[in-house]
Amino acid sequence: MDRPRLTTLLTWAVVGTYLLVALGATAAADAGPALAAAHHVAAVLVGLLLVATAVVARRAAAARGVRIGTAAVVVAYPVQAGIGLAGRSGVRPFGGRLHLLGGIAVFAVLLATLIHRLETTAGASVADDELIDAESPTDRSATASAADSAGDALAVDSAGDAPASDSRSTTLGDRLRAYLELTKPRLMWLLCLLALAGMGLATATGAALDGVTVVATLGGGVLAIGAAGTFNHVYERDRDRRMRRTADRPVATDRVGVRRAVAFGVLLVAVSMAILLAFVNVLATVLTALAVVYYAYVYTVLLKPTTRWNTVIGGGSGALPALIGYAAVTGTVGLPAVLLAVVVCCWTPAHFYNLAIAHREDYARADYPMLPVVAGVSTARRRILAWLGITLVAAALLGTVTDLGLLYALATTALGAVFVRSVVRQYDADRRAGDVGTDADAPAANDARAAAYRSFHASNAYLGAILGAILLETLAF
Ligand code: HEM
Ligand SMILES: CC(C)=CCC/C(C)=C/CC/C(C)=C/COP(=O)(O)OP(=O)(O)O
Repeated sequence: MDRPRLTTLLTWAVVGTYLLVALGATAAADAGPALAAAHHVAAVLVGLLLVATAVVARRAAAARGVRIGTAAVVVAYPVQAGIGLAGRSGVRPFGGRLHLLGGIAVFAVLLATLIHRLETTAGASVADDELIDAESPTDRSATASAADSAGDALAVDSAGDAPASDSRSTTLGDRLRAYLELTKPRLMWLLCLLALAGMGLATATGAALDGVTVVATLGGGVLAIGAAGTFNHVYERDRDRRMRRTADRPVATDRVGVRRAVAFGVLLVAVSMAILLAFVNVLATVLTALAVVYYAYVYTVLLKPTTRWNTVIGGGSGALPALIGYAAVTGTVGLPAVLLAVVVCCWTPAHFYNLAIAHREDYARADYPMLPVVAGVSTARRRILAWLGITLVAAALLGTVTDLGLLYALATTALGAVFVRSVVRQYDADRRAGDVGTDADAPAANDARAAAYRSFHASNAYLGAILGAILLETLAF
């Protein structure tokens, strides 16, 4: 089923409006004539796109909310443009922020209209009917039947133990690989890039960035992430055994014993703290220790098994590297670092909910109250776009408190567009599948899962791109 033309128009209207917000927040304010002209040309083009979208919505007799949303922005747009033009001639109410806030409001209305459009054309997911309420005590038979109905290959016996297998690693290489796997190396590149971006933002204070600080902060950070990941593996080993995605993990399969894993994690923390204290500073060390506790205990033990808000609140653990990097350079925590951390906190649900959709049966089997399990796939999909919209606004606002300019504005807009489009295409896949997020091997379910994974990777590409742009703008230009 082709995506309706109106949905495509709405998607580009969201992207075009966000481009204006991002340009306005980072460059248009004190832009030279060329950039100001670019902002105005873009404003005219986006205005025409909004009119076209409203006309198509009306002619297509789209849902009432879509017609109202598209008409509202057409009415508000000339007012928004007028405020902008007044600003160019020196009339700048609210310190010139009114124009930025107006742009954000138009973007928010368009995004809400897009979500409404997708929801009214995608329809509720069939899978929503089989809600598994994992927030209340779920009896094992219910989740086991969820596993069976998903045609799950992974049979768990009544004690929940993994299938018997001689999984103890034999060679030294196997054992080293098992310990490396405990540290969750695949997460590291983005978390280190986040810490580097925090360092880059810190240089705006005039503080110098030296090689020892960079190497020691990243080295200590990598060890700390490894420790936190190890403790997470240890605590989650029983549930990991019940999930296809994690059943083969080192502690879950006894390739690494619990005691050895704990000792390994403690060693990593100790060396991390020693490096940070010796070569960086106390604040960076304390923040790193906090991040370990936040992930390994607050998220892993307190939040993840108990509440649907685990990802939203737990996201703070992954945002802390922004503060750590900034503190490593300045010995303080500045507003730019806090705002960057807010961007990552908002980004995390948009990052993870796709994975949770793709593996919802897995999470139900492990009694994790992930959002798609307890509230349904449709709710999770809506929240992905909503959290993505909030992330994009927060990313634009970061431009108002820093010297970030055109490269950053284009990065957040271009990769933001890729991310938004991946979620829209996920709706298409869900509509074709007529069901979403199951672990069953039906081809249509596989397509929906593949679409969810594409959106998941788009989330990493988005964050990687804006962090890279921050680094280039703060350190290279
Ligand atoms: C509560 C917060 C978060 C949750 C629940 C979450 C969840 C996940 C999960 C389940 C995976 C797949 C891991 C695997 O199967 O090996 C993953 C992968 C990943 N996460 Fe997150 N994540 C969170 C925060 C973050 C943060 C803050 C970052 C970086 C700033 C991040 C970066 C990544 C990266 C780079 C990958 C690897 C993607 C790949 O395999 O290519 N995550 N995340
Ligand atoms: C400096 C420092 C220590 C920072 C900590 C940053 C950090 C490791 C964040 C983790 C992000 C996260 C919650 C990953 C998923 O865990 P999960 O248990 O949901 O994933 P899983 O299901 O694959 O185990």
